[in-house]
Amino acid sequence: MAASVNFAVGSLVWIEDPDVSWIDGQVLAITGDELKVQCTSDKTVVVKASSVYPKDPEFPSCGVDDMTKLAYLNEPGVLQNLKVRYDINEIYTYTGNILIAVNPFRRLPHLYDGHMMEQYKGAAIGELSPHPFAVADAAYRQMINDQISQSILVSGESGAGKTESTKSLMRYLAFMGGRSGNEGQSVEQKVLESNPVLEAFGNAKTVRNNNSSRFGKFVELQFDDRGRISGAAIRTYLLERSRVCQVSSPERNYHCFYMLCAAPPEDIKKFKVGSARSFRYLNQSECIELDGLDDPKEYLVTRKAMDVVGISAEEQDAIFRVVAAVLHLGNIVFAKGSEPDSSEPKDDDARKHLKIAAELFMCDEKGLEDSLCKRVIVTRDDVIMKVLDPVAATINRDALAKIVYSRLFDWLVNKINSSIGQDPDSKSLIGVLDIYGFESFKTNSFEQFCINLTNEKLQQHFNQHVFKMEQEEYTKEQIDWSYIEFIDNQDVLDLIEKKPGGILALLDEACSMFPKSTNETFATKLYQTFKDHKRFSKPKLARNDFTVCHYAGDVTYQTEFFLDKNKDYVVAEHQALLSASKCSFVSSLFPPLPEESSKSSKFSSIGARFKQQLQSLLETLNATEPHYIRCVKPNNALKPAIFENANVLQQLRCGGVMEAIRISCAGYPTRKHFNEFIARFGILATNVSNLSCDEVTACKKILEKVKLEGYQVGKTKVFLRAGQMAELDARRTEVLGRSATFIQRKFLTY
Ligand SMILES: Nc1ncnc2c1ncn2[C@@H]1O[C@H](COP(=O)(O)OP(=O)(O)OP(=O)(O)O)[C@@H](O)[C@H]1O
Repeated sequence: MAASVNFAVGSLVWIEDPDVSWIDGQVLAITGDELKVQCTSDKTVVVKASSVYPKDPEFPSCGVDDMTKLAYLNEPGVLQNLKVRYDINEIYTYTGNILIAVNPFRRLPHLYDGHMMEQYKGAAIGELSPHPFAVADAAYRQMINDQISQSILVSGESGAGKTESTKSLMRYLAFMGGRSGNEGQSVEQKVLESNPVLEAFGNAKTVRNNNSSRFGKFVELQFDDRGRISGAAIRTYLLERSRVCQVSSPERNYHCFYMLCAAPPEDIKKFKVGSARSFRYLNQSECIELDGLDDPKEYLVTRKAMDVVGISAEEQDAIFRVVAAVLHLGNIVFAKGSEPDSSEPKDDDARKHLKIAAELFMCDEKGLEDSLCKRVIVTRDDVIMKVLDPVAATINRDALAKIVYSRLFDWLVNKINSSIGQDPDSKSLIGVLDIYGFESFKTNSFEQFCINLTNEKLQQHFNQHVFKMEQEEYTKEQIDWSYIEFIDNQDVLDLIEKKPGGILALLDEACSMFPKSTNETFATKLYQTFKDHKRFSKPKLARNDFTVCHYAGDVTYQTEFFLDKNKDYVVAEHQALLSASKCSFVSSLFPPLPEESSKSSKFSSIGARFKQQLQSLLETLNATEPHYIRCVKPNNALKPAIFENANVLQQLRCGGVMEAIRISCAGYPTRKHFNEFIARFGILATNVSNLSCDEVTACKKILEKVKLEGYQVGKTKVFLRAGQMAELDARRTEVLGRSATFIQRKFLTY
């Protein structure tokens, strides 16, 4: 984005700062390529002109509602604009057709009420303040007018506000596409009420967000030819399974566990639960209660929402029985058994929980114990019963808890889908994607790897779209524009998902050859295969880690659990036990396996399935007109009124906002309507502004007079290259300065 700008004494500039990213100041003197700058923070510094960005002298005090209206489209300008708007609770800003949403961390109910929805109905984008309603409205209108399916992609890091934005979008679309009158539980009501249900089972408190969705979601609203919602489908992606058995302070497990432990007494009795603190899966973390979350109330809210989405009372009971059983499973602790290397429930308490878990699952108690403590191994010639030691039995128990929970979650999604119903005749749809943003933590595992693959794919989709939009604008204005390069991340995508030979393919290979392969041999294989790949590297001191150079930065992954996490299988004993449950709900979670896959000839992996899901998502998205909402989390304290520059910048980069701006800067980022241009720069060619010629000629004359090169004049606007606006402003500052001195001198003489 950096552009060589000619600064003048008096020009306003932005200087890089280690603490707040950018600080502003004014040029005091120029020596060669060095500028002496008086910063607003009072210090004076000398900096290289090439490291400095120009600052708009006429920046409006309340900012601009669209970044493309910024006179100087550069990083500090973008940041300043978001910040001044955030300070006055203007949390939404456009960048062309991208909506940036900065999380206010405070309720702003007036922004989302019915009156507001009425206002946005049919208003052209840009007419009212930026808002998710405006995006939803634009999508809806486009769908109706052009009969083209639409999608709204909401992204951002955890806690940035994706789910909240998605809910606003859904409410607005339900408002536009809803049916008048009461026809029982309408499609849109079911869609809206699916939120609390999915949140109860798929959301949890994390360090980053008190109500973090631990799965990705794509909601497809289908519309009939009169623009009314006629069906809907929800697709979910990769629920975080490990949380069921493993949480640490200050995080929590999935909300539903705590709700159940806070249910009314009769339900506590029915589901044989007690205090949340008595369950190992919950009390590993000290965080049980959560400020602002009323578990007893949420239990009832969830139950009610379940009614609305069409889950019967019996089904609800079965669901909570399974949730309770998972909690009891966690309390079955193992000790060494009588045989060598064997295990058994440690004491009476462990036996009690075993008994209750079996009752809740409606399965055989001895069968449950065996499925936890023993393993049948089928070899070529024999069937061997192997006992498990207490450590292996514990891992086995957790595997059971995780598979049961993830099957339960999938069941809920399927149930909601079949209850809402699909409209096979629907010609157009609006899809809303609420999916995890790019992740880079201290330790990154298989989950982060999949999440970041998702983001690479969405980034490519985004780049291609932004690029296309730019081209369309130039065509509309009849501007010559030679093709510009944009960063294509196809090479990272190939590295990860190419078949054969990509990282996921090698992982599948390693998994299917288990136990010959281990995480170590997998890592070694990666090092050998990709030693010359420019997007891949081996960190110096690490033995099993690898680094991928993603579009949003480098991420180092620990291969430690990759093989295990990639394997998508149910322990045969667990499958046999639960598919024989006397409870039809439980047995339906474990339908009998088709013949050939039970022979374990076919290996299925989480990675491969996820890749396929992503491919199908991208196919859907490619058939739609996309709209983007980029959510930004202004601070990690989750508090209102704190705007941390560096933090925000990092997210704008990861979310592709800076890339969109870069693409735009590579062309003609500054566009000014003829009249605005003349008003601002007429002074550079006084003879021209005095002339009453037409606007186009006047603009051309000004541009010729100042001898600017490389600009273009379109049908309604002047198109300037990056930095040219600042150059014109610098000249203007000079002229104004000279005029002031001139007037002063005249005045003094007089
Ligand atoms: N527009 C908003 N108005 C008020 N509060 C908001 C808004 N957006 C977000 N928040 C607050 O921030 C919290 C986090 O938002 P949200 O759950 O939508 O994040 P997310 O991006 O979906 O995170 P995750 O990826 O962890 O699910 C919300 O619980 C709410 O307290």
